Amino acid sequence: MRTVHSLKELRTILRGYRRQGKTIGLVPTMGNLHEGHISLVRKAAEAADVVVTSIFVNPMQFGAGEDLDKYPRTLVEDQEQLEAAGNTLVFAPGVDEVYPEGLAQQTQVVVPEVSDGHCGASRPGHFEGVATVVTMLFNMVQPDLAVFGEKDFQQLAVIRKLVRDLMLPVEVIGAPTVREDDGLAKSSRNGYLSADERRLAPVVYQTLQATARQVTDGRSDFETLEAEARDQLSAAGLRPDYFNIVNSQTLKPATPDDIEITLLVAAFLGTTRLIDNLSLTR
Ligand SMILES: Nc1ncnc2c1ncn2[C@@H]1O[C@H](COP(=O)(O)OP(=O)(O)OP(=O)(O)O)[C@@H](O)[C@H]1O
Ligand SMILES: CC(C)(CO)[C@@H](O)C(=O)[O-]
Ligand code: BAL
Repeated sequence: MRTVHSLKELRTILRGYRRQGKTIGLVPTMGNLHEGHISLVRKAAEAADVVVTSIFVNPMQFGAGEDLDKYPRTLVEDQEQLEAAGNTLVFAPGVDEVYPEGLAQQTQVVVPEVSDGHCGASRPGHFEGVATVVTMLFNMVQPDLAVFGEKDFQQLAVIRKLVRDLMLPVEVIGAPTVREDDGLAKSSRNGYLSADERRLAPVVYQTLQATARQVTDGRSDFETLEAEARDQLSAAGLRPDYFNIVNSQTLKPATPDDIEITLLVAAFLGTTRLIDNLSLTR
């Protein structure tokens, strides 16, 4: 497995693979890899001949006061995990390689509506940063397919929409959320949790499951259910950011007629912001 840091080197190597008729799968990440990321790499390897994993902590998607500086950078450990998972190439560019003229000069990709609300409301500019860097990664790697986790449900919806709207020739594949044994969604940010916080963290998924059961059992008073879920999180010692029951396709508030429903949650545990979601059909 090779690691390259420059776009020039990346393009040279990928040209060689394309000349051999090989298909290319991309797994975009911010590094500090865990089994969630590795499941995406394995999925990409099932569907493409060559897997490129990008590792780039993208400053454009972090807001002021967020954790850009302290976000864990663990390239050596990441390389070991990727090699074991059958990854072909790691693309780990520096900020200057991706944004040579700086962030202020960068053309941006805006995906309206689907970026509004939920994480988009709490993190203004976040999805513009994600949509921009993902579009750039697609142009840099020119993959046949790209794999993203359902853990970041709204992000996946934003990326599917931008690929449709801009007619990008990339197949977007979603992969299910990989969880710890107690239900907590695996996430690089779980590493910020103290031992006490880590013990509390599974309540996020438990609240999703308990609320989902009520929706499946026929309750359609969604605003009341959302408020009850927020109360459960608060009672457990978390600070809910949002708990929203939405139509799985539009991400707009669910109506009693909706069949495919997704529960979206973000909550702070101390200073760590955790997100999770659960989809159901009724
Ligand atoms: N538990 C998981 N299961 C499946 N996919 C995941 C999981 N966690 C992250 N991913 C996916 O991995 C890709 C890279 O995500 P990222 O590097 O931000 O990881 P992360 O652990 O979610 O980090 P963070 O804590 O910063 O959100 C995204 O497509 C994301 O949805
Ligand atoms: C898709 C992504 C790699 C873009 O920076 C990031 O948002 C992530 O890790 O989910
Ligand atoms: N996993 C989403 C990337 C972010 O939180 O910035």
